[in-house]
Amino acid sequence: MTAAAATRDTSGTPVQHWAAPFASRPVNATVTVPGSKSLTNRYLVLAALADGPSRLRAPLHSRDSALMIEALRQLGATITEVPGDGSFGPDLEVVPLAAAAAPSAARIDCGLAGTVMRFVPPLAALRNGASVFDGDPHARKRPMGTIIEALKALGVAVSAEDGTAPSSLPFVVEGTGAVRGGHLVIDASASSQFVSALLLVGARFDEGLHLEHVGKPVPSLDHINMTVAVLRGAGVSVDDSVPNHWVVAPGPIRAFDQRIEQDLSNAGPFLAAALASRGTVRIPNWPLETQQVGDLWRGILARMGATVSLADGVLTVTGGPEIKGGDFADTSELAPTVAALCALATGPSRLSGIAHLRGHETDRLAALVAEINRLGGDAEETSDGLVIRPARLHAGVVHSYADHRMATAGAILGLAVDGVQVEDIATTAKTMPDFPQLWTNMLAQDAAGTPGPEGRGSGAEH
Ligand SMILES: O=C(O)C1=C[C@@H](OP(=O)(O)O)[C@@H](O)[C@H](O)C1
Ligand SMILES: C=C(OP(=O)(O)O)C(=O)O
Repeated sequence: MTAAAATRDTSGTPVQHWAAPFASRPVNATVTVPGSKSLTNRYLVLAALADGPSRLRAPLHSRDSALMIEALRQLGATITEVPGDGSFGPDLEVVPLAAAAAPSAARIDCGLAGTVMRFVPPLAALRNGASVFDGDPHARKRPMGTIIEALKALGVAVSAEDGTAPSSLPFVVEGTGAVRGGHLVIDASASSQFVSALLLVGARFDEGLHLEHVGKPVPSLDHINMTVAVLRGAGVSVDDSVPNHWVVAPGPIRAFDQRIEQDLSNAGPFLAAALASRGTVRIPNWPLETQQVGDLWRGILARMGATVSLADGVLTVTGGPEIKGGDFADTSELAPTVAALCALATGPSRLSGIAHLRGHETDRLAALVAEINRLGGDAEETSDGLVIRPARLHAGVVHSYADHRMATAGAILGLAVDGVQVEDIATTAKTMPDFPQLWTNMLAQDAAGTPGPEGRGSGAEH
């Protein structure tokens, strides 16, 4: 990692900056990224509830997956690393949690992982005993009320350690070993993870679960479809034929041996590098059928002016002479990467359907506006997204707010704008600990040495 100057955070601790590499010529690289966070953490939860030992092949190894592994161990699952053939670390063997669980209180560190703070509390309800949940300082600000109220409606006691009624982390779940289940109405408009969390355990409720959403639209529907698909793959019957209703039949969750797809959302910054440098990036093993939201890159990047092809399992993206702006709806966790490209575009862009990003690792709408404008850009918040207009960008520090996707957005801007530094690049370890090395390797692959276009550094010039 290339270190640059440091600033201090609010507590006075020095924070190292990473000098984002500038692409002095078009990138020409083949990149493979680690396993999907969303798939790894779903399969870990299912394995912990399954009817026998399971194996995850080529899973993600990152802060979010490590937090999930430790949480499930706390609840009584046995998870062992075993040699595998993935390039990013060992496979995982999971022996499910025993019904008569550990007598002592489990302490669950959620870090800043939405999948841990939302998926694990319903599982703790199936354990006998108390489980104490907490996380990073910002985790206490992320929406949790829906899960807490859902558990209470299911008859599970949830309290704060001081006895008051919590609406966010920290809190204690008092499991009794069984949950009756049945019809449950929630408002999941703040996060699709509320739906996924309850569906993942629903088959283990005595009567299964009929989950109904009432309220503004549920965001990130692709992630719910992913949950339904992994459940069905494990033999669970899920009826999602009526919008906003999901019916999970009670029954066993079948143990499995599952290869984890690479993380297509995390492929995004690398594909974006093709557009930001007017080069080419190839991603092998792109799944032909997938529930990952990152599969949307193919359409999004084509609309931004790239040439996109998928042949023999290799996704190839070549940047055009300019990055085109446009209207991008419901981009979910892809939004920070899309926004970075929009800040380099020649035309205006509107991102909509992402109001709930205010409850992500940071308030991503505010953070993106602040950081794009800090580099001289022209971004503005709307009620449910962003408007980004072309502007000439200049060097500066991009703050990352402990948000992996803000850090990678800074890296994308740095490819096109000389002199960008990213604060706390290590925060990418949430889902991609190897990010700085993968990024450097991508740039080093440009062995052809094709001269780059003159005058990058201004979005208006793209
Ligand atoms: O279930 C999941 O794995 C996820 C669901 C989405 O959450 P939201 O619905 O809160 O956006 C997504 O943004 C997050 O990165 C991962
Ligand atoms: C929103 C995200 O993460 P989390 O799973 O913590 O919600 C994300 O990875 O973009």
